[in-house]
Amino acid sequence: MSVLDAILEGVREDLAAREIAVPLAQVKAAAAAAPAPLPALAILREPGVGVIAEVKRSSPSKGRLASIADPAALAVAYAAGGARAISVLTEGRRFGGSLADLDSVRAAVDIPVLRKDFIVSPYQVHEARAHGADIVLLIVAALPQPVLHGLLERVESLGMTALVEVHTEDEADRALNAGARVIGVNARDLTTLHVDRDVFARIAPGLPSDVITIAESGVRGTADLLAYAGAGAHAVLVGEGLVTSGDPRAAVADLVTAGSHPSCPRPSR
Ligand SMILES: O=P(O)(O)OC[C@@H](O)[C@@H](O)c1c[nH]c2ccccc12
Repeated sequence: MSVLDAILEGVREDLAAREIAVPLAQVKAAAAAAPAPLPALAILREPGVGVIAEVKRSSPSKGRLASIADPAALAVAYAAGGARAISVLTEGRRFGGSLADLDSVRAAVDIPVLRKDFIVSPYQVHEARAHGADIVLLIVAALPQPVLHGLLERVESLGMTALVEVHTEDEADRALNAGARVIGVNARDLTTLHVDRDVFARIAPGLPSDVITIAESGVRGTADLLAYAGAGAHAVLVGEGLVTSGDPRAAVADLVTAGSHPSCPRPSR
């Protein structure tokens, strides 16, 4: 079984338990009562290469990265460093995240918040909105095409923005066919966890010019950001490099400064 399949198995089990504990009608009511989502699409289009900073305790490849006792404080540090959005992992078993983390971060910052999880059901999309998410990750490799299409429509019907994650050209075609407007190219292959930073440069040039592109994973510092910028990234999504930095605010600020410097390559799209 691939790593992704093993993760999805656990996600489905946890989801089934929540569906019993909190009926969909209740989640939908909470989503309807939540403050309106922020216009993430427009925010991601702002000039300069944006930094999406991730609250990430653990990963299947590295195990525990950081304890993060106070995710709200981390998110505030990221925002103070100039992050354009905050990504919050809500998967518990492998990444040590939770919906409570999403709640804390949402309450602490006024920039877009991404629910980063393995979304397989509309229930999780309503749940994301109920917990204040503005952006929802949809992973093409985890979803049959009709499901991907349906989830993307569901995300947009709730006023949120879908970040559609791909790792291959075929997946990028599927993302476009489903109507993706924001595509994240993950350097990490979720079936093997192998990181290949060149994947972005192979896939991004083939995407239509109106698509927002995000380079995900493997950013260790400004050199990686500049390389992704040179290949056309509108933003980079960074987890490990920030949570292990010791000074998350400064680490984000370094990246943001590099991404907004006049010499930084701009996306032509
Ligand atoms: O920690 P990194 O290498 O900076 O990666 C961050 C982010 O890209 C990664 O956490 C990620 C990208 N896509 C995902 C899907 C699920 C879980 C996690 C991820």
